[in-house]
Amino acid sequence: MSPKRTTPTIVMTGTPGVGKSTHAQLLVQEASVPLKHINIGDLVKEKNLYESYDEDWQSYEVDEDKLLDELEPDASAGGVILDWHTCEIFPQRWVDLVVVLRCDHTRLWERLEARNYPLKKIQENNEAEIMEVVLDEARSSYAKEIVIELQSEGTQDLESNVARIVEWIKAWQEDQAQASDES
Ligand SMILES: Nc1ncnc2c1ncn2[C@@H]1O[C@H](COP(=O)(O)OP(=O)(O)O)[C@@H](O)[C@H]1O
Repeated sequence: MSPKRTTPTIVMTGTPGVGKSTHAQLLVQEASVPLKHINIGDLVKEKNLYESYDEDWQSYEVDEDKLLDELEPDASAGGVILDWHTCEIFPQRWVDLVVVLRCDHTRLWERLEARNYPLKKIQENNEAEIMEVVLDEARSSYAKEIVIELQSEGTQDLESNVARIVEWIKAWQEDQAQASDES
């Protein structure tokens, strides 16, 4: 946790299709502080932060150094949601909360099919969700106190998850204010 930030940097992660962007968009609306939603996939395309594009997998090979340079000012200042299907690349010093969204694999399959992903990409992602790949990555990259795992099956989950994060932000800000009073 950085004492310099007055609004947190939140990593919203999970297998493609679990609901990261949907959560981030609602969180921006509901939070009592201004938050900027950075969809890393879109940013990579917009700013050409990739080395190559794989036609077969329909995915970009990201240039991680370029991406981190691009994110540094916003992410270290706080007030951002970093929305990506992987998280370990983000330095610990940026990150105040890691939300790992989870989804039942049959539901996830349907969501990915609706995106017209190639079959092997659907299979790979589905398997990754079953194997808890992103959750393991988050737990091994950040302090366990800042990693939360939330189910994202339906609208009720979406609303309660966002309400929970809104409350977490308020508590985090109170802690930050208290810590700066004491210092
Ligand atoms: N909790 C949820 N309730 C209802 N629909 C959801 C939920 N989470 C995701 N979806 C739906 O699943 C699809 C993928 O969601 P999206 O937010 O784009 O996933 P991600 O950003 O993780 O790839 C969208 O059509 C979205 O509306």
